Amino acid sequence: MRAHEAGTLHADIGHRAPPWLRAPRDVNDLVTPLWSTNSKKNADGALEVGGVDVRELVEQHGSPAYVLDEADFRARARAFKEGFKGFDVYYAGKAFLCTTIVRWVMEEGLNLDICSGGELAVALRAGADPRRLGFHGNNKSEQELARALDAGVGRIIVDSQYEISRLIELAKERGVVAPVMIRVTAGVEAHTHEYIATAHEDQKFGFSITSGAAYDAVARVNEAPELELLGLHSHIGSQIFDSSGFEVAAKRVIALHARVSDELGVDMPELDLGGGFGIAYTTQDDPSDPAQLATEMGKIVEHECRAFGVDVPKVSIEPGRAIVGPAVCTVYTVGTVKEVELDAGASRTYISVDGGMSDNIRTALYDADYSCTLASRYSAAEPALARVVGKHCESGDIVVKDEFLPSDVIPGDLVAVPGTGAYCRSMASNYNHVPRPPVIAVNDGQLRVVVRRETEEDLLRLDMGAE
Ligand SMILES: Cc1ncc(COP(=O)(O)O)c(C=O)c1O
Ligand SMILES: N[C@@H](CCCC[NH3+])C(=O)O
Repeated sequence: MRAHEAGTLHADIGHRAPPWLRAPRDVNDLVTPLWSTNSKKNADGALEVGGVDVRELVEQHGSPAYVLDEADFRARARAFKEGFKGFDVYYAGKAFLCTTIVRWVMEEGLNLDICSGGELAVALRAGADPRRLGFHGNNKSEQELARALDAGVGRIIVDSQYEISRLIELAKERGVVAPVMIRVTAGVEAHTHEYIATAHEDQKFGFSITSGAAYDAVARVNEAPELELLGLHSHIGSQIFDSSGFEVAAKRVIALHARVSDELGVDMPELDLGGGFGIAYTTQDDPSDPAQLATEMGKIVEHECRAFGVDVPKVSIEPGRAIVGPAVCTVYTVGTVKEVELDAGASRTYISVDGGMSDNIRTALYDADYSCTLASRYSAAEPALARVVGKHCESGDIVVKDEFLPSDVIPGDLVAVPGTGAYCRSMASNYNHVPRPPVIAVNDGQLRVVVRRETEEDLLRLDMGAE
């Protein structure tokens, strides 16, 4: 995937672009691997997703808007379900959750990973079978744990000794047995941004395998009659391409699994290797498909279990980003275009859109790269290197750091950013009292608002001094 190949760098400011970013042959073309399957440019050069012209979508519902390609989401969910045959697949709701998504996930035969009382509420409101829910979190409150037990959640992934104590008490009070997995840290340095890596030792999640804390937690859960020990859980981080991290983690986790079998005489029936599978935000990212991942992970698990002489447990995974990320693009309206002079006679075009870090914090938070396209028309203008920025009072309010857009972009044009399905709406904020955009599902030429746009009234409703 090197779609921006060929062509030359923009003469004036090319040296400021990342070295891999090249002017495209035709700036109107979509770099298809970055877009949902049912995205294309139509005869006018406008972006169409799921048979819906984004110009019409914006006319009806305004901008910014998250456009969710239903068929693409379902196909990715199915690809994980089918690729990972014999595994259980939990969609990680933290990537993006609403009742419609819960229903799609359940219809496609996946389970659901939740990590707060709020996500539990969404799942239950959507009518999810509680037994198909896995409940994560390093600091679940007593209330959250009680709700999970009362609802009959299928697995609670415990993360601390305090939580184990809480759960024993709550289960005792209710006369139930709580199904438990133990979140472990495998001591792996995943090759991803520091803030989204979760299996190195110095961070808040899980029980360390190395220190012995994980084994102690397993032993305690095993002894408690109020708890049912399902197995170990490892999640090494997010937006990972290199399967060696998964391999090292799986080896360490299975070594612990085998030690438990050996020393405690317990064959834990399950094992969860987490999510974290990377997607393509730019041409530099080259994700594996689910079937390939499944083969690699399946081989490692089998090999390790055989080496330790233990039965292969039921393995589960928790992809979030890889299912919903590519299924969504965000459509913005351009408000201003500004040429800013840099040193040595260079300049940069700043294109301001009507959203920004409140609907996509990832660029500011993780220095994430995104790409974009002019979505409302064909342009015959030369490509020019641009930076797409938001409307917030923050100079780091950048949506797309560097992209080639036509040099004639003007206010009123629409710009669309692909790959915004994961951790954009779910991490959206009301910074500067900007209402959060809607999520609009498109399919077969039809559109349906699945999360409506927030209004100023919504925001003022929480303000106790407002009339
Ligand atoms: C425990 C757990 N499972 C699954 C996920 C989903 O990760 P991703 O969206 O990268 O697949 C996360 C987030 O990183 C997580 O913390
Ligand atoms: N929120 C992060 C991923 C971390 C997910 C949860 N452990 C992102 O946008 O990439």
